[in-house]
Amino acid sequence: MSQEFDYDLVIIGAGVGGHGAALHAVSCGLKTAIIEAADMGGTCVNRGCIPSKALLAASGRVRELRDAHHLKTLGIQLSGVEFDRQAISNHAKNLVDKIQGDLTNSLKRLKVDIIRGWGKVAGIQKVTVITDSGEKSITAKDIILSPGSVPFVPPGIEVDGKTVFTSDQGVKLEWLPDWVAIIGSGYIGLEFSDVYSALGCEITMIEALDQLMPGFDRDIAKLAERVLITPRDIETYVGIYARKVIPGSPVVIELADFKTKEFVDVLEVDACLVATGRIPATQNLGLESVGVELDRRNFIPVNDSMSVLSAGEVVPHLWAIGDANGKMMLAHAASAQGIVAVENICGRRKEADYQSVPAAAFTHPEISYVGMTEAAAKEKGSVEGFEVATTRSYFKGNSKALAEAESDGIAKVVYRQDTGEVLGVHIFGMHASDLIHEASAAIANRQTVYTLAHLVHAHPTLSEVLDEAYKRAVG
Ligand SMILES: Cc1cc2nc3c(=O)[nH]c(=O)nc-3n(C[C@H](O)[C@H](O)[C@H](O)COP(=O)(O)OP(=O)(O)OC[C@H]3O[C@@H](n4cnc5c(N)ncnc54)[C@H](O)[C@@H]3O)c2cc1C
Ligand SMILES: NC(=O)c1ccc[n+]([C@@H]2O[C@H](COP(=O)([O-])OP(=O)(O)OC[C@H]3O[C@@H](n4cnc5c(N)ncnc54)[C@H](O)[C@@H]3O)[C@@H](O)[C@H]2O)c1
Repeated sequence: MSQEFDYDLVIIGAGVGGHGAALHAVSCGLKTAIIEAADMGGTCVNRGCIPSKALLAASGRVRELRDAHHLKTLGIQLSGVEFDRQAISNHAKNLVDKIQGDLTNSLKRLKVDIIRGWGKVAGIQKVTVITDSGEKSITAKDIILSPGSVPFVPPGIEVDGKTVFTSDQGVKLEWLPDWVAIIGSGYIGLEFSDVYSALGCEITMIEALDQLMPGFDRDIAKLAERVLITPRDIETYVGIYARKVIPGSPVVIELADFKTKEFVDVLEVDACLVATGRIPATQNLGLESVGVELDRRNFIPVNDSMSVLSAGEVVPHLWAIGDANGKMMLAHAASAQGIVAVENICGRRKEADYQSVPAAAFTHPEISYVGMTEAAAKEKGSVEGFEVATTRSYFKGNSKALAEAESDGIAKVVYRQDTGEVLGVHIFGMHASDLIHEASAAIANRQTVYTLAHLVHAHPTLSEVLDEAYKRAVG
């Protein structure tokens, strides 16, 4: 390290993005500090991935054990299944505490200085931190911003944190409303509908766009709706938005047509989860001190090396990763971007490859994908002059899925007709979140269905669903 600076690297925000960057920086020999104003571990550990997956694990088990028809197929009978809401909530809380402790200890063990307070850029290679004991000035050769995101609450919706709440409160599972409205059918809406429906709540799902799960590939969303929504106690409004939500008992929700803005209905429910997306936490970061303007959605503009941009030009020694740059709001994308930033800081040119970053919704069964949807691939094809082909295979033709008596599912491969290059893979079915990684590696290596169709998969495994899809593409 140059003697001129306090640190080689200072990171603002100790979420998964900042944590991933810090671990990699230490492995590259950089003297590193990380600044955190609130909870170590950020959204994912405290209010996101971790508690939500704990709730999904417990509620998924309840659903499975209460599915008498499925158990009977396997030759099993149960006389009754009870659960304790508080104990499920405690499971989530205990997991958060454990992972938060592990994450903090991993930084301490590696001698990353943890500074508690609000960090701000105060010029090139300079940061100030507002701590309990006053303001502190720090210099660093490089600065990574990883301030993350917060829930977006549309205008007209009033959140009281008890009867109308976002996922920040939802993950605490403080009560189980008899009837809960969920606004938004994206990741959070879907995962919470899985939890609430398994635990016996009646649900009304409200989606502003003209189809449920608008972010997912159409074929996958259609089948997922048939399995995850239709047979469950879930009523849906599509093309409708909640223009007013008033907390209380009951919660009053005024619905309107998303296109015409005309009044549609008033709902009176016990609770309302607002799951309408997230916005970057990028205010008061001192970016004006280095001439950086946020983009029109308040994300920090970056290039694929994670360098912060000002009017399209790289700002030296300043990097931004994770939810705050809006490239891909996923935990593993944040830490992968942290590694990219550190590699570039160390003088090794590296760029993020978003095409090969997988995503999953941890419903029962799960949804996962990597790369492009069929619609996005066709759009790219029409610009670049190539045809797109697709192939599908089904869990109902897979021996392992049949043995588990869980044969609802599909895998869809989107590829270039001319070269066979895989452009996207979409899976709905049991263990989809694990199965997707083979496809992710294939896309990272720009492999074709021709080579993939010759790989050998163990029998009988769910991975043969993908094997079958690749073979169908070439056969
Ligand atoms: C309910 C829910 C479930 C989710 N499930 C998944 C999942 O299963 N898989 C997945 O990949 N993703 C999931 N996500 C998304 C995931 O949580 C985020 O993509 C991830 O947390 C982003 O990491 P980050 O480091 O960019 O930001 P964050 O995790 O938001 O961390 C940012 C940190 O920076 C701190 N900070 C901000 N500004 C300052 C400042 N000026 N000074 C000091 N500190 C500051 C904040 O306090 C915070 O701790 C989920 C999100 C939610 C809400
Ligand atoms: N398993 C995971 O990886 C996971 C889980 C949860 C959250 N996340 C991350 O958190 C982010 C936020 O999740 P999310 O589900 O809130 O956002 P989302 O963007 O996935 O879905 C929001 C949905 O709400 C709809 N909507 C917006 N305003 C509305 C209104 N007024 N009325 C009705 N519908 C409306 C949108 O059309 C959209 O379908 C996601 O982008 C995702 O990256 C990931």
